Amino acid sequence: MQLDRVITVVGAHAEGEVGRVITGGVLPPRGATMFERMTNLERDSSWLRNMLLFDPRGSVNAAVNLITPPIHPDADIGMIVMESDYFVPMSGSNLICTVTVALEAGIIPMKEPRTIVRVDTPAGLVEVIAECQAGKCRGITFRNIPSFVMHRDSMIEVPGIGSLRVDVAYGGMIYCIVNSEDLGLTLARSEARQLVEIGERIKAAAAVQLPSVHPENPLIHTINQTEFAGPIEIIKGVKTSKNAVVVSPGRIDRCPCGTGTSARLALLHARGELAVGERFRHLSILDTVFDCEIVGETKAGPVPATITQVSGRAWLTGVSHYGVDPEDPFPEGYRLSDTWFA
Ligand SMILES: O=C(O)[C@H]1NCC[C@@H]1O
Repeated sequence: MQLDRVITVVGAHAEGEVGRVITGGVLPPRGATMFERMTNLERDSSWLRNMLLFDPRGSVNAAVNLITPPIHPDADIGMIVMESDYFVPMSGSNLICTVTVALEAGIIPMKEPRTIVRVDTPAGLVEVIAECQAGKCRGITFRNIPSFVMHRDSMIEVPGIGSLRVDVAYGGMIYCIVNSEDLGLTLARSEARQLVEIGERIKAAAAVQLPSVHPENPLIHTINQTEFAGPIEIIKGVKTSKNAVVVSPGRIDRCPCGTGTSARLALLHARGELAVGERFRHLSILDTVFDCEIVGETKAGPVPATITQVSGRAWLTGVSHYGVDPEDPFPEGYRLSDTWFA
């Protein structure tokens, strides 16, 4: 066997969404903050993302996570999330996968029935409670960084659609939130391709028409994703709604999207539609569930914000060693528009 750059990866999915975790073969990037480390990794190691995420080693539906030593003195680990088009400050599904792999692979010690893991992310410190039993994580709950609304009830012009009312909110990434009913969409599995096509157009229009900058970190700017929000129903006494987030370059998040959930909770709270302590169930296009609530109010700089709590679960899918044959014509992979929409 001849392979360069051998990297060990543990595969996992959180409520259906793939989140692979590097457990060997990559050194942590330099940087004085986790955000700087993320930026340095994205700038200096595009080969890593390209090799692991692009065909023929990866696929459009995967994200890869790097565990690093933390910088924050209270944190247990650091986490950098690599998605196909962006390295993102925070991701709920990737956090759930990363903590599950870190505990189940013994990278950090597991305590039963509950292990608290503080994760240093480029978006800030996130506290995680892992319910652990017989060497497995059976539930992961995280308290996200402050989430807040950036634009409310704004009208944008979208090519092929016309005027559309949207909201913009931050939950670790910046989301353009659209009522699915306004576009006649039900968020059924059969709509996945249509959602991607419309969602990418909405994101591009909103990113230009609604400038959005994080009040505490100007390097977090520009709308990343479109979130289609379904109607809210009360099911067994709990406000419940489906959503579908379009992850660039064009696929649907398979899970209910942790950062999108936090953004939506902040919006519902700002509208007076969800109180602190009130439960909310967010469903994905696959009908997998994140149980959530707003646990407190805070501020992001001068902006009123919420602390949201999100619970879900991840399952391991395998262990792989990736590498590059020195004669491989595609050492950094490739993207084709049949699956890599756009
Ligand atoms: O759970 C989340 O926050 C995300 N899932 C995939 C896209 C987002 O990073």
